[in-house]
Amino acid sequence: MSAPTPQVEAEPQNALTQKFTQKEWDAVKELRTALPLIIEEALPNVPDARLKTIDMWGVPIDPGRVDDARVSVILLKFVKASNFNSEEAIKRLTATIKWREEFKASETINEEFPQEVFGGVGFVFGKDKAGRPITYNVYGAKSDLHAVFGDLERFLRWRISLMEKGLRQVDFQTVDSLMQVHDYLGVGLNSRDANSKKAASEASKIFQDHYPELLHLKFFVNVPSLMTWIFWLFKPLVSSATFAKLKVVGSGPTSIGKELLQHVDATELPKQYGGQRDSS
Ligand code: HEM
Repeated sequence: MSAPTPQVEAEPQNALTQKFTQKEWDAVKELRTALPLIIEEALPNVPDARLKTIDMWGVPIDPGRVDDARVSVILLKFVKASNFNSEEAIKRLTATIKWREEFKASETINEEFPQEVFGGVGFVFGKDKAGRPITYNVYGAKSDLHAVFGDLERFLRWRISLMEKGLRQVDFQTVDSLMQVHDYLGVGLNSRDANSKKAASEASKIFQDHYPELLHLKFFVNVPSLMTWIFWLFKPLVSSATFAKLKVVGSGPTSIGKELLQHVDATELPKQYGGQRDSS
């Protein structure tokens, strides 16, 4: 007699899912079961959407398959961002799939942006000690901030492209988040005009809504002392969990390095932040 077919297949595992609690597994499985309906709801104009494989941060999510542990890692992010409220998690995931389709978020990684406007303003560079990629935003790199922020749609596509490129270096097997550095060297109060303020709040909102639980830590460096109060303006715009991950550190390589070298090896950190590498 052949052996009976197991009722419940073993969940695919990786180093991250092995740390899931039972409560987390239960919530992830519930969300995964709802995936065909979630995708159908999010993509009303796509025929047979419930069978469609979608891209989330470089990972294909096939609603008909359960054998990719990376998908469980991603779904847990929506669960956690919704405080384990399953209805809320379904709403969040639906909204994110819809937004990714409308914004064409995955396509931003292949888009070209004018080098004279965005060159040096943002880059993905090196890894932290745990292997998380690091993205840098150097909003004072260009004297012409109007060119960077004047066309809001173009700025947002560029900023999302940077985030998506960073996430392509997150494997969701051993690491599931990234580190970010904002460098404000060279910005002044007059750099904060209506365009840059709108760009900052819109970008923050997109990250809050559609990139949940992906930030490990975010450092603000070279912040002019007269502008540190701006940090607090963002408190109401981001969740308290995200706000707790934001840190204003010093100015200049020695003082920045003192903090960043706790998280990043010198060989992975640009010289201007106290490391040993040339970033260009
Ligand atoms: C002209 C000056 C500034 C510009 C152009 C600017 C630009 C931006 C932009 C575009 C974002 C959106 C999120 C992102 O790109 O990752 C952002 C977020 C943020 N900025 Fe600034 N910023 C300026 C000054 C400052 C200063 C002086 C501080 C004080 C530390 C600050 C603190 C923050 C915080 C806390 C966030 C939210 C973090 C997040 O959404 O992840 N900004 N800024």
